[in-house]
Amino acid sequence: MSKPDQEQAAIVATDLTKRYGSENTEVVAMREASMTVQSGEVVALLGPSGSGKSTFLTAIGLINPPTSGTIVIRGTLVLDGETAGVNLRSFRRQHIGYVFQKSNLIPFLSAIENVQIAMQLNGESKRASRKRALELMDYLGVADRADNFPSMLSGGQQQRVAVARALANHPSVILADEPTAALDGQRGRQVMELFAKVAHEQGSAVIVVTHDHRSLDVFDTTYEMEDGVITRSQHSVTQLDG
Ligand SMILES: Nc1ncnc2c1ncn2[C@@H]1O[C@H](COP(=O)(O)OP(=O)(O)OP(=O)(O)O)[C@@H](O)[C@H]1O
Repeated sequence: MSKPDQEQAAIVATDLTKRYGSENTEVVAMREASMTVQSGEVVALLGPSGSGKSTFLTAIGLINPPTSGTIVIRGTLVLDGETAGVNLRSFRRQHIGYVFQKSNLIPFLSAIENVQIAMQLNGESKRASRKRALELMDYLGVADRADNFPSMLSGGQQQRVAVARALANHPSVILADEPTAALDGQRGRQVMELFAKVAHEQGSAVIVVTHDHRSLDVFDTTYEMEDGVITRSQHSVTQLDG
């Protein structure tokens, strides 16, 4: 499946519905949720607790398939309901970078090794992965902490390393689930600005689930989710590089 508009967009999610349980225990966590994100676009997804944001993010992250609806990434139909059009695990490794609420760095590896391992799992050599890891850490302002273990880094520095790890394999799509929840306002904003920089400079499509209304100005587009339904919000900022 490769309609021209879908080839241009990094991700096209159409009418995603997710039902958990059945009959009287059924929960509809997502109702015909749709979103198109272009390469180089950074998007915020807001919404109250339980509105379905994580369900949406894990669906397009190919972790938790929708009950129905389609997900097209870079022109490839990857999921049609629960039916996969590709090997999800390898597609995910090549095309999707994930950043979680806590950095989830491996505690017994140094910061740079945490970034390298993502590439080595994809078959990259130790030497080439070290070079790219250092470049990424430099880009994200944590190169001087390369050889420190995660426990020696601040929360903000750990999240920068996690962003470097998410970028390691040149993903088309970066998904972040409340990445600044554990940070104070200023550090949280710096991490949000970093996502915008990554989208605008590296051309990734970035979707950030957040409760933080203070940093909404860094996003190109803002969506809101309520009761499983996604709508485009009036917070939207129209210029892409403002
Ligand atoms: N595995 C599951 N089984 C049954 N119901 C689930 C499951 N996972 C999520 N839900 C339900 O689906 C709805 C949406 O949950 P989801 O975690 O996607 O919301 P959220 O917006 O990410 O919430 P939060 O902001 O609190 O993280 C909720 O009613 C939740 O209880």
